[in-house]
Amino acid sequence: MLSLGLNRPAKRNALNDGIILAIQDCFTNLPESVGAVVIHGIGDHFSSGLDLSELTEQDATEGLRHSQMWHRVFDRIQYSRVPVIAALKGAVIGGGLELACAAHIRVAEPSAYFALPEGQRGIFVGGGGSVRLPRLIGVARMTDMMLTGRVYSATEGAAYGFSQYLTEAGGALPKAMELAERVAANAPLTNFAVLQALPMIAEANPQTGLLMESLMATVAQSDKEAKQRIRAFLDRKTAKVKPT
Ligand SMILES: COc1cc(/C=C/C(=O)SCCNC(=O)CCNC(=O)[C@H](O)C(C)(C)COP(=O)(O)OP(=O)(O)OC[C@H]2O[C@@H](n3cnc4c(N)ncnc43)[C@H](O)[C@@H]2OP(=O)(O)O)ccc1O
Repeated sequence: MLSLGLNRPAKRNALNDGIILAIQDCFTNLPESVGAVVIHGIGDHFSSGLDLSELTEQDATEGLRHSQMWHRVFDRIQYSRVPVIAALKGAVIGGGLELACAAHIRVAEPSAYFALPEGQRGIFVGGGGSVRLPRLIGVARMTDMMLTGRVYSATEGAAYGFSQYLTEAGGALPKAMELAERVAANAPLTNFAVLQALPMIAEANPQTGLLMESLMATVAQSDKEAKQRIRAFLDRKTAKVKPT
């Protein structure tokens, strides 16, 4: 498992090109031995979003390139070979929220708060937020966040389907690490199906989706590893499913 810490606490982990390129580098050169990645913020916050000082000199052409560069990097996260878990605390704002959207699992602690102050800054989201966030919380809530600048609490984030886990204070990173260990222990083909096929199946028309599901299921269950894991359960060598 690999832990990736956003490390600019003096600027509340504002995302400058250096951080974005470091994320890209991490996902481009992910060692084969890594089975999951945890992204978190060093200090009291996850991220305060785009480093606003980078916008002051940008013209439209540079802005377009910049936004598309973020799209490529955040796509690397979403379409990563391994599950990516975001551990959220403090500010999860603007581009920081968009970064968290690209992860597969979000774990928040009570200090986490979510906002899109782009409206107040006179800009629009540019890191894939308008595609990913409505799929998590719905267009109506994102519209409210952008128009009114409303700040959602950690509790609201969990209630509205943004964070799948809400922990006690200080618990987001430990919980994210625990989950990373668990997901890294899955068969690689199961993780492949969940990360690559499931999002496409969910967006496909039902007939296409069902066909894709059958094909993916057949590939996974035909694999040697699935046979071994199923045999181990039938021989009572692995744990039963237990409520947590
Ligand atoms: C790629 O293409 C794109 C991308 C985007 C993305 C857009 C966005 O992300 S919009 C959101 C931008 N972020 C904000 O508006 C948040 C601004 N920050 C705050 O409100 C506060 O700093 C805080 C996060 C709530 C924390 O408050 P506090 O703990 O009191 O700390 P401060 O004293 O305010 O700040 C300390 C220090 O950090 C600097 N800083 C904080 N956030 C940022 C930031 N986002 N950018 C730059 N610098 C930041 C702050 O200035 C202080 O610096 P000092 O030097 O004074 O110490 C859209 C479109 C595209 O095409």
